[in-house]
Amino acid sequence: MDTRWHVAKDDADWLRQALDHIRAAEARALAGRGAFHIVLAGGGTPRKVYEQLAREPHDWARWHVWFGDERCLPASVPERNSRMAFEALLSRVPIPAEQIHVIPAELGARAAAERYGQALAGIGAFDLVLLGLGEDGHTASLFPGHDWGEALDAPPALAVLDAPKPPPERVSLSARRLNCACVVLFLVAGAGKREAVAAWQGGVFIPAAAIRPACGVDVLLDPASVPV
Ligand SMILES: O=C1O[C@H](COP(=O)(O)O)[C@@H](O)[C@H](O)[C@H]1O
Repeated sequence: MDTRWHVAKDDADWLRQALDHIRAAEARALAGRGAFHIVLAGGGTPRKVYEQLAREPHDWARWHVWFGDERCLPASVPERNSRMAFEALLSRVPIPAEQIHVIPAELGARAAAERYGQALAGIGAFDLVLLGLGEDGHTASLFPGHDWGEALDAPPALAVLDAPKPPPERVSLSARRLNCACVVLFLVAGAGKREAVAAWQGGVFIPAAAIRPACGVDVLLDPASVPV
């Protein structure tokens, strides 16, 4: 499995490279299956990517949006990953509402994970999975020392009850389900990510390293996140 590292020369280049990957994955998917199934990352890093996407013409009617993870908080709370995605992108573009699949995390982690797993039945490989990288090496809500759901029989979505980063209750796609993808792109920015990047590049089995689809992964680093 290839891990392809891309180092942007500045913020503008990071954004340009992120968008180039997304446009390419979209074009491939629309030419192939006629639909684009994208998994969105949460956290703060992807916000500017989503905002820029919303300014561009895309074939929105053929987008199907999924989430890599969600924090178990009321739907209106700013810390919800879906709330950020709506503010930056989803409320600004005409993706049909029934094609936006929010994790119903307000139901609690167990019920929401169960329900999201059912929603994913029959979807097949994602065309593009966007992921972030936490300072501790977590990705989606797969945290160090937890079960990342890599086993062949792991459920598509995991209930996380004791995340070290608030809130403790979360839902995450499992590594097995995230690995079922045509393209996986990690969006990494900020000096706070340097240690995690160094660990990953040094062969430490951090959660991000458990995402190893057959297509390999692309990791986009801004200059600040590159280990010195
Ligand atoms: O808690 C989370 O953290 C990671 C990283 O977020 P960032 O703010 O450092 O970009 C994110 O990828 C994940 O979706 C989120 O739930």
